[in-house]
Amino acid sequence: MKLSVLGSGYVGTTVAACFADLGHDVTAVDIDEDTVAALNDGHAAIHEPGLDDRIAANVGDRLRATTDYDAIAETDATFVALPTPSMEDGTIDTSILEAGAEALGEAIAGKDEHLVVVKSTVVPKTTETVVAPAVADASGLTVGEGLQVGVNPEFLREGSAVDDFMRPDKVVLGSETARAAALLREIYAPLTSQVDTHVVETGLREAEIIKYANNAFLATKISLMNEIGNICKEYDVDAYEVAEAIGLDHRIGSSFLASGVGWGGSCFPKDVAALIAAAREVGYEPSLLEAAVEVNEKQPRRMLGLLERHVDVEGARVAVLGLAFKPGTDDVRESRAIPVIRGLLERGATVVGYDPIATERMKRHFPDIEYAASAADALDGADAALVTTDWEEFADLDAEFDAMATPVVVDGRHIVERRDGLVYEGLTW
Ligand SMILES: NC(=O)c1ccc[n+]([C@@H]2O[C@H](COP(=O)([O-])OP(=O)(O)OC[C@H]3O[C@@H](n4cnc5c(N)ncnc54)[C@H](O)[C@@H]3O)[C@@H](O)[C@H]2O)c1
Ligand SMILES: O=c1ccn([C@@H]2O[C@H](COP(=O)(O)OP(=O)(O)O[C@H]3O[C@H](CO)[C@@H](O)[C@H](O)[C@H]3O)[C@@H](O)[C@H]2O)c(=O)[nH]1
Repeated sequence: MKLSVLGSGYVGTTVAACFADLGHDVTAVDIDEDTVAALNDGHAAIHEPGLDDRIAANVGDRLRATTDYDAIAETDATFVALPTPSMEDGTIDTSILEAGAEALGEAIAGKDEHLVVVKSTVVPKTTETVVAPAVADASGLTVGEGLQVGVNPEFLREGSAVDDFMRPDKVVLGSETARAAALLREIYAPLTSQVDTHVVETGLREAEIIKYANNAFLATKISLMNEIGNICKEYDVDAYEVAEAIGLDHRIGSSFLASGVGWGGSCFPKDVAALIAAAREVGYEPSLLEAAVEVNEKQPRRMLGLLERHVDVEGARVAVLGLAFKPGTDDVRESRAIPVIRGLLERGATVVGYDPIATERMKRHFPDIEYAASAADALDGADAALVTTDWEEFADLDAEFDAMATPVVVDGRHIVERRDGLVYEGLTW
């Protein structure tokens, strides 16, 4: 089928490249000229393992990128993967989505039929009340007739986006008409016929909220483990031993029990905030979700508190190892390193940051701190080190700690090897 994908960020680029790989003819549309040029040049503007290979294999054949919305008219369906950022009060800002939907509508005016699929994460009713009317008004098409509408939330993780898209636990297809459901099924057939996955066919609102429920559950699971971990620490118990044991209960499961400095990224903080705001909007106070956020905000402060047990932070040189919100990505959005660095600066420390790939992006947040070219350089002469991302290379650090002025390590990710001569503090162990 001929598909267009609106927005070429983490989701849009992955979706476009993977659908092309699956045999569809795909046009990626983005307003950013550099992003479009990179794609047409055979690579992504973001770092994502395996993505460049898929782009390079398909570009010029089944995949192309453009800033021209008119190209959408040549396609049968459009996946909307535009940003839905948080506003101050946690609600999602739908202005980009609305502008995109309007421009999409103008591009498909005069067509007999077009399927619009919302891939962006949106609160229940957004597709029905914001996206569909905007496309319908601009195109002159009628919702449910010429204009078919779907919601297909995305569950990929950054750092493993391609694998997650190509081997999903489930594919959620939301629609309100038999025609939209059939088109969605057809688009996903090349994937669902080759991998063992669950296809969940549901309504638009249900598909929208399934995405939030998924992320809220995972974020709350981590916060619950962090809370248990904080209690464990006070009893001198290793929370990782506890997590391993409770994870054996299949009702709990072993994943997402890694306690530490908390959850960041472009999704969990934004999506939990949006679900809280959406709940309040309909008069429900979501106290458990609020608690999950509170515990998450507590973890960086606990990390700084543990540091203060060993080092007078004012005037100290502190290495922050790991700037990305998790390993495998250069994305620093809502990285736990941000509140940690901010807290260190407030306390008068000299901060030297290190990350294998996320340094450039963190420079936009903290242009004035020092950045080291390696973990060894960051540790050299430091009075303490705080580990905020579980990059595998940190597990190999050993003699590098000997070059520290005082070998104090506060490990927020359970990644550094404890050893003699190292003053080691885990957050929850
Ligand atoms: N990042 C993830 O891991 C992830 C996973 C699942 C769902 N989501 C959701 O998917 C959506 C997109 O997220 P993302 O991380 O890919 O965003 P992103 O910020 O990485 O990318 C968005 C892209 O949209 C482009 N854009 C902005 N306005 C545009 C317009 N008017 N027309 C065309 N292009 C425009 C930007 O230039 C950018 O390339 C969000 O709703 C997000 O919550 C993200
Ligand atoms: O046991 C764990 C697992 C994760 N994290 C942290 O949680 C955050 C999010 O991690 P992860 O879920 O791996 O990354 P994302 O790429 O943000 O993916 C989440 O958010 C995406 C956007 O909505 C969804 O599509 C994915 O399914 C969902 O896992 C990171 O800061 C991790 O360090 C922990 O602290 N402990």
